[in-house]
Amino acid sequence: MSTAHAQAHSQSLASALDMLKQQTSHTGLLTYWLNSVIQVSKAVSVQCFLLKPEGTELIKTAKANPDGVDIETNPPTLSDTDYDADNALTLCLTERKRIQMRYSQCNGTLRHILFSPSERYTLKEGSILLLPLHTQDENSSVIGVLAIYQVEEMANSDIPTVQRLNEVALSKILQMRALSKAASAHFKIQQQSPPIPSDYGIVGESDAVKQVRLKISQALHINRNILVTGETGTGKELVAKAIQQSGSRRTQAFCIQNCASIPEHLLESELFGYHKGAFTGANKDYPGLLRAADKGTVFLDEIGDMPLQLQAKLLRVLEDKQVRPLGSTQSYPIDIRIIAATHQHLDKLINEGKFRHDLYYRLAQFPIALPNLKARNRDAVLLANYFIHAYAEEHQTPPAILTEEAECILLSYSFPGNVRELKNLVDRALIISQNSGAITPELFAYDLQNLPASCEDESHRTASQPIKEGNSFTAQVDDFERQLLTHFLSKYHGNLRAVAQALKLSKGSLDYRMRKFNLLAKDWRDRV
Ligand SMILES: Nc1ncnc2c1ncn2[C@@H]1O[C@H](COP(=O)(O)OP(=O)(O)OP(=O)(O)O)[C@@H](O)[C@H]1O
Repeated sequence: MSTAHAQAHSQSLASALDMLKQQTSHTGLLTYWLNSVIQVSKAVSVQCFLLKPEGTELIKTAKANPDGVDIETNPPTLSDTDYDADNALTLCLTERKRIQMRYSQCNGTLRHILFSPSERYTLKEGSILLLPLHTQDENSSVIGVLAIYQVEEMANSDIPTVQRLNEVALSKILQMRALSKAASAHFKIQQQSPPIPSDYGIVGESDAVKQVRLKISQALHINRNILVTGETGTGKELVAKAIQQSGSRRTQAFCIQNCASIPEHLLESELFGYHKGAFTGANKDYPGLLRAADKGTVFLDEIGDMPLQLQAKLLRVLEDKQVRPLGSTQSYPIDIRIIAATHQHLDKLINEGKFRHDLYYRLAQFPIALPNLKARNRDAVLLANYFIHAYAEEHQTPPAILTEEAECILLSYSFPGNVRELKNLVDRALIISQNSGAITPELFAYDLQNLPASCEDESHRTASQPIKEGNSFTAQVDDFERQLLTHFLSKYHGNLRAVAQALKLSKGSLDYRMRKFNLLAKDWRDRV
């Protein structure tokens, strides 16, 4: 872009932003915003979807084309299934991800959501860009999606301009919402909620864990019951909490009940409540957990242990959407989402007549199966380092280093207790190590120490250098030295103290070599 052109461009952007800031009505704001986006992007169509202030329903608020902006007077609300069926909108909304694809790549559901039938006919090819709408404030969640359809892809240099327009428009929308009494209450709640981490606090880079994270993002904005299955310690409760904390019911009640830990009659009164006088000791009305969670979520852990009689009662509640406390003649309507979890194989329990298959289908509307740690043992090292860092943060000490031998043992062990066992193992080793700075196999329990320390993970071996005949001795040694440094920088995430210790180098000697190869520790620190 020439200097004169760049100046004209930034002047017109500045005046567009000014104009946006001056808008005082919702209609004026949407019109000016979408028009400006059309001008910058040369789009054929731009569609704006906003979540209701309660964060539960996504609404197509306005659409624009080069001839003008159309504010939806009777805005269609996208049902859960509409925008869940296609990952693109859900992903953009829940993970703050910019998504770009060819029109021909989007499935029928997304086409139907984004465009009316007549438009669909003309939009045969082109590019669709979905931009999440959120302010720069880390505490704010995404409040909508802007979908931009073009015949040609938008120039990369124009995307920041569109994002700047979005930011200003969004802050105006938030301002207008905050002015309305009902919305202001909601935003107070939102500002108090912690930021949503993009990995939902679920550590792991194996395909199986990535799949779990994807499932969580799909589950967030659908109003379906969820069944989380997996062996003990695989993170079922962690997943349930992630869905609750990031999903559309996050500002509502979250009640947890373990179905295995209490006797049947107590579980019954705890869940369904009771009327005063229903049994000896029932001195006053008790609403029960299901009613207490109205509009929110109930997490039923160890659902496989729920007695059959209570299963029947729970099924009735889910079907009728109302609950009748023990000893009461009155039923109370409830709107709850159930997240159930179990380490048991429910299909086996169904075959044995110990679990109702009709309840199973009600609960498993959206199943999430968690992998055991053995099936993804490369994550063990990642998780161990995660727990080491968490421990260091909690105790305000530098993070310890996991020696290569200790890593190999983690990679060889089968972890019947899964992530919980790994966490306990690491915590115990850290305590015994008394801040020595390193975790070695001797700090593990005796039966682990004696495991063959064979590293199955190829990425943890230092590959032997191919010998290139013709290259000078110095060049080949330099190559190897550089490779060695980058291997350990990557392994210890740029922690120079750890790298120096692992290579038995003095700090000065490591500094010298880093400079020699132009290596910067910070380039590895962000990759944790
Ligand atoms: N992928 C993960 N990333 C980080 N921490 C994890 C992960 N999976 C599990 N954990 C941690 O492991 C411990 C056990 O997890 P959790 O209690 O959720 O397992 P669970 O499957 O519900 O176990 P149980 O069936 O025995 O009740 C918790 O401290 C949890 O935070």
